[in-house]
Amino acid sequence: MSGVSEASVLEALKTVNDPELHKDLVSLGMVEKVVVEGNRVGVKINLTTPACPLKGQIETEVRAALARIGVDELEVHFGATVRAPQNLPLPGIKHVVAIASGKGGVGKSTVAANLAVALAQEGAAVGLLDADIYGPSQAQMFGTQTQKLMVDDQKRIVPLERYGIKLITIANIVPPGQAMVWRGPILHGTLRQFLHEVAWGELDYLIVDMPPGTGDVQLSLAQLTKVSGGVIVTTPQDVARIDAERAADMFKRVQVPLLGVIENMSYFEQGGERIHIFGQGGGRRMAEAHKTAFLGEIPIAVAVREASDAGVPVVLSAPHSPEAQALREVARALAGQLSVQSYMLLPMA
Ligand SMILES: Nc1ncnc2c1ncn2[C@@H]1O[C@H](COP(=O)(O)OP(=O)(O)OP(=O)(O)O)[C@@H](O)[C@H]1O
Repeated sequence: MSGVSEASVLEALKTVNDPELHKDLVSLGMVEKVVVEGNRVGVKINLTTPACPLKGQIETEVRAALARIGVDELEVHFGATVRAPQNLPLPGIKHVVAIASGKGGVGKSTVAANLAVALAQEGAAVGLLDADIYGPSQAQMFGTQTQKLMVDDQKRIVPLERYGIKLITIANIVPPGQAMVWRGPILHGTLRQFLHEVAWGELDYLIVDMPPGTGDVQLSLAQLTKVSGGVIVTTPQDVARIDAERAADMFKRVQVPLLGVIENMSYFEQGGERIHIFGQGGGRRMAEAHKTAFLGEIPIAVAVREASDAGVPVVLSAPHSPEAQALREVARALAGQLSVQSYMLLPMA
């Protein structure tokens, strides 16, 4: 005769803490459903992000806790609801995340495109806004160069949809090759339109691919919406890192919290050996200096460049490659940071 009941399962689950939020799953409201049939139990746990980096760890601890009360067979299912802050930055949008770099060419746009797709692959609703108005590259990365943006009957711009991502880039408005020599106020107006006059619908994450450097667009973004956080993409070498420091400083000035640092082009893998072309550890050191998370390192790989040129981000074109796996891990780490941050912003019960 077993003593397993819904109440004893819930009691046991109170011994399992969310590894990031440091509170037990039951009081966090993460246990959505418990089904008990004799010694067989089914549990559904609602995570705060589909890209939860700690899913495996949570499952292991749940299994251990329930084995201790005599559960013989356990099925753990996961659902996810991205936690929203109290005041949404834009109607229907839970998080606006700015991807920035100090220097051009460090792979910021490539990383932004892959993060957007990786988050969508995990089940999140994702939009991507190419705020690099002078040098847009997302139409190229998503293969939408020949498409044109339309407006709906409420005169809102309808984003293009590609690989499950809603995409807005100036490249789908201005003909390719036409120079964009706009002054600050026009830039500001364009960004305002891209944020407030687009039929984005319901999004968990709006990823904003920022222009390189620190300038008008950074300031405008912070003025036009509440940005959940900024992410800095850098390469390990000092010149990139020094510029990246300026981008981090800019976020601080406009009161955008820094969510973490991503190191791109960290190493090249050859015959099982990692060659650190641009040095080693710069991204991690920068994260430590700013007391922010190091979200991970991405290798330099021909497949990444080829995929971007072909209009299919590498997390889709070669999902099992080490570089795609690295990008997915970075996406999970980022989602984890956002969920911790929104938890902190909730009023204490
Ligand atoms: N990890 C990587 N491995 C190989 N190639 C990469 C990697 N990351 C980016 N690249 C390539 O490097 C080039 C620059 O990347 P990208 O355009 O994303 O940089 P960026 O920082 O956004 O530049 P800019 O700010 O000037 O637009 C592209 O050709 C891209 O395909």
